[in-house]
Amino acid sequence: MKLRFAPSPTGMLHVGNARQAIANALFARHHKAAFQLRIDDTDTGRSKEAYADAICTDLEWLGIHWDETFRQTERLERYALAIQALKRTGRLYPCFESEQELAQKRELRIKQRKPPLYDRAMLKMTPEQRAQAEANGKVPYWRFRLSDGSKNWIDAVMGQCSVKLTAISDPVLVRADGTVLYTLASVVDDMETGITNIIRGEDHVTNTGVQLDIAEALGAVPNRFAFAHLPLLLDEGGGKLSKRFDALSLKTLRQDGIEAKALVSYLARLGSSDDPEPLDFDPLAQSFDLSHISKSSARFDMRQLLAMNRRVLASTPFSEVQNRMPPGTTEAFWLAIRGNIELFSEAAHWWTITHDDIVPPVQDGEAEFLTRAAALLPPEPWSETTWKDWTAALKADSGRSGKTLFHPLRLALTGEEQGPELRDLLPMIGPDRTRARLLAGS
Ligand SMILES: Nc1ncnc2c1ncn2[C@@H]1O[C@H](COP(=O)(O)OP(=O)(O)OP(=O)(O)O)[C@@H](O)[C@H]1O
Repeated sequence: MKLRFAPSPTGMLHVGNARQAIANALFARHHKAAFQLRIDDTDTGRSKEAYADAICTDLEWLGIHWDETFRQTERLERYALAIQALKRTGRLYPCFESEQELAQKRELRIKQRKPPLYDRAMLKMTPEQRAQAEANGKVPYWRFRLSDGSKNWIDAVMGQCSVKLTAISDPVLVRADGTVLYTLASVVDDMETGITNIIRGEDHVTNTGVQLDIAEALGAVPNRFAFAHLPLLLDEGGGKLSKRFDALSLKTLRQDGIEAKALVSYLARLGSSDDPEPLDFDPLAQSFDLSHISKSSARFDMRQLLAMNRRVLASTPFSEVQNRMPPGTTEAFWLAIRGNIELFSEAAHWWTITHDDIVPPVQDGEAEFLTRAAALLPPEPWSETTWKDWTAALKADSGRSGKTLFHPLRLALTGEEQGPELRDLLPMIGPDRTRARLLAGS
């Protein structure tokens, strides 16, 4: 069994692309199958080396590893052989119509209330007419003559699928400059590199019908591939994601501080019947099941991703974050704050609060209470029981309880309305800073 993820290096990977990469990688891990990363760079006008490198960086960040990788431009001679074979059998035929001529034909067919399909006029050309066109300096591009009938398959997500080939124009597989189109290159690669399962976006369903026809024309046995087409991911407004607009790119999310584990956990179960849970790759792979994925499109929701990020951070051990923490950070500090942060970058903020100088806000009407609080601070050494002892004494002294007791203390000690347990923070802030903040805020 072998799977592949095959992005085109025409922009930065977005969360929709990532959904496919993750589904492929989890399925491969679940079935102990090989996993290939193929860079579909036959569109040399739009493909860029920097994007291909960025794809590898993004996948590595997600924790996706591949057993083999190549670029389609490395296999041009293999596509040339397939082109020859299809020409020999008459499935590829030369065409000479210009874009303008094709547009006119389309318009005419629409006026005649016929579907705007290519009319195969060039199939009827005689060898003499062809020779004449070439003598006139015209260079042909090549279309694939689709079979009559339909291509059917049982899709692991979409169920029974059928693509009526007679409702599709014969696709161009070779441009006039001799370059091959993705539609053919992809089939040749899938056949020759032993791909068995193709998981990709729903945008490829029609392609699949065409590609099955091409594969069979190249000698593939029917049902050579098992397919799963996952619905497209939409943005929060229900719009389409595109690499071209750099929308919701993995790079941006990474720069914004999203944890790779949170993104993988979120995308692995988004639009499925399984509840999202912060899990490592292996447990996610174990439970991954294509039949749990819904046929309807799913919406990416930043709030849900942030909630997942929070859950991931709350369960991350110190050893996994130590090298990203401010110098000198302790495990006790991480354990105190990890359940209260949405993004890792907030750790530095809490480190400043607990180990550096801050200026707490002045609290109107609280001067007397905060001065008493400073006077009642327990003697050193401080421990995790200090908070309890101190606030019990302060409660008895002031007659306050609940929010009126705790809120002014939190604001004075941290400058924040909310945050980690003060019981844990207090020993880290220490007696000197605590006293100074209480008196500064009074
Ligand atoms: N919004 C989306 N949701 C889910 N999968 C998507 C989405 N957009 C693309 N894909 C899938 O991502 C994989 C990589 O495709 P590809 O590199 O062609 O991306 P693309 O975003 O469609 O590119 P482009 O915007 O350049 O056309 C394919 O399986 C494709 O079906």
